[in-house]
Amino acid sequence: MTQSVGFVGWRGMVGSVLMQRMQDEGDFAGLDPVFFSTSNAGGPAPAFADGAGPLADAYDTRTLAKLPIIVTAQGGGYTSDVHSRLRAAGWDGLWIDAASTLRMEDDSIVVLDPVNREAIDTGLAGGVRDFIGGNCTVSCMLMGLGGLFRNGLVQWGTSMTYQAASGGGARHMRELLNQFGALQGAVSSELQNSSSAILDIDRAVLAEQQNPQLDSSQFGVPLAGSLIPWIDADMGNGQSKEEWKNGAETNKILGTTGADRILMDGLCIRIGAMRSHSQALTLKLREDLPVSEIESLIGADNQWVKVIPNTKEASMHGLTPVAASGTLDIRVGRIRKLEMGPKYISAFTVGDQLLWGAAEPLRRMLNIATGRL
Ligand SMILES: NC(=O)C1=CN([C@@H]2O[C@H](COP(=O)(O)OP(=O)(O)OC[C@H]3O[C@@H](n4cnc5c(N)ncnc54)[C@H](OP(=O)(O)O)[C@@H]3O)[C@@H](O)[C@H]2O)C=CC1
Ligand SMILES: N[C@@H](CC(=O)OP(=O)(O)O)C(=O)O
Repeated sequence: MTQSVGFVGWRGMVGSVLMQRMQDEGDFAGLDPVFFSTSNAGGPAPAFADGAGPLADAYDTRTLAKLPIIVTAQGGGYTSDVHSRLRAAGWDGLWIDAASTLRMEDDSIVVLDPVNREAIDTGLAGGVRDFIGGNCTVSCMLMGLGGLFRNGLVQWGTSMTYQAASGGGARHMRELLNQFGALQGAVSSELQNSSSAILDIDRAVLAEQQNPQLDSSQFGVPLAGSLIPWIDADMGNGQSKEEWKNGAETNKILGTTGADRILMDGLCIRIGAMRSHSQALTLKLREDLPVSEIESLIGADNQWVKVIPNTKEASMHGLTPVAASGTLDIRVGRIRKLEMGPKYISAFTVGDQLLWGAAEPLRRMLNIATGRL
């Protein structure tokens, strides 16, 4: 029997990665997809969806309400508007969403099935209807370090992030590349002359970075050759919303409350990587375990985690955004005991934030909901 599923936000950045993964995995077999648009209702369905009808209006709640499952990567504004109207009208289908809007609602589940499959199954059986993908850094961290978190070994942790431009969206990625191009252009003739003075080059690059004409309309400030030590809204207490999500979503996904709640905090930083988020963690463990056992626990947690030996060569080649991007690997390395004591360890994780950080948990949730995973 084919299952009707509505897709909203399928041509955006997260949506495109989701569509690609679904095609790669043959997920459209057995589905009767209905594609929606907020901007082009009546237009043609995507080329890969053989036989699908024209695009439906993504604000038409009557059409949406006929579907038992809606998958959306359209964004938080869309979710706030349409989800509430659908529910108010009595729609009780499954809503699978990339946006953060509904994540912390009591009646939603943040989906990351290699970590919380049991909660997802219990929720489905118990009538939960909203299944929301987690924040990208949180999902990548839990995929990488699930072997410690799920075994109750983490007392508290800090995560200092190095987040890629893609977290802001497609236009942010383009802006970063244009900025790199502008910086190179400002000194291209000097670079061709190997005896030109490096301090002159540096001065010219800085002048270009500080040039008000340099397009930084997406990030607000130049990112190329720099960084931005703040991501998402200001919580008003010195913490950014991206930093707040770490503790809030980690504990929601793990189901840890009260005395079991794990304290997680840190600083979230935007850097000039393209699509892989990295994070440097300090963890206080509940037990003094040998590093070899810690590595074994981490490596055995799921099929996507790859433990990178803590050597210079392996870290330089295997533990970078360049190595992780475009793959489902979550790479974890730099695991060692810190000087603070035998229960304090460091770790560094890197993973493609458009895959495990955004599209993959949604794709898998759809397969769980349709009984295919
Ligand atoms: N970016 C990320 O890394 C992550 C994002 N999320 C969440 O996912 C949601 C979607 O994010 P993201 O994919 O970055 O959003 P995008 O801005 O890439 O896409 C959102 C929508 O914009 C419309 N759009 C307008 N112009 C274009 C264009 N030129 N190309 C493609 N789409 C266009 C499309 O709607 P239409 O077809 O109807 O016109 C599209 O569905 C957000 O809620 C975000 O918070 C979650 C985790 C990570
Ligand atoms: N805020 C993330 C991307 C994102 O969309 O996160 P969230 O889904 O939690 O809003 C980043 O900028 O890297």
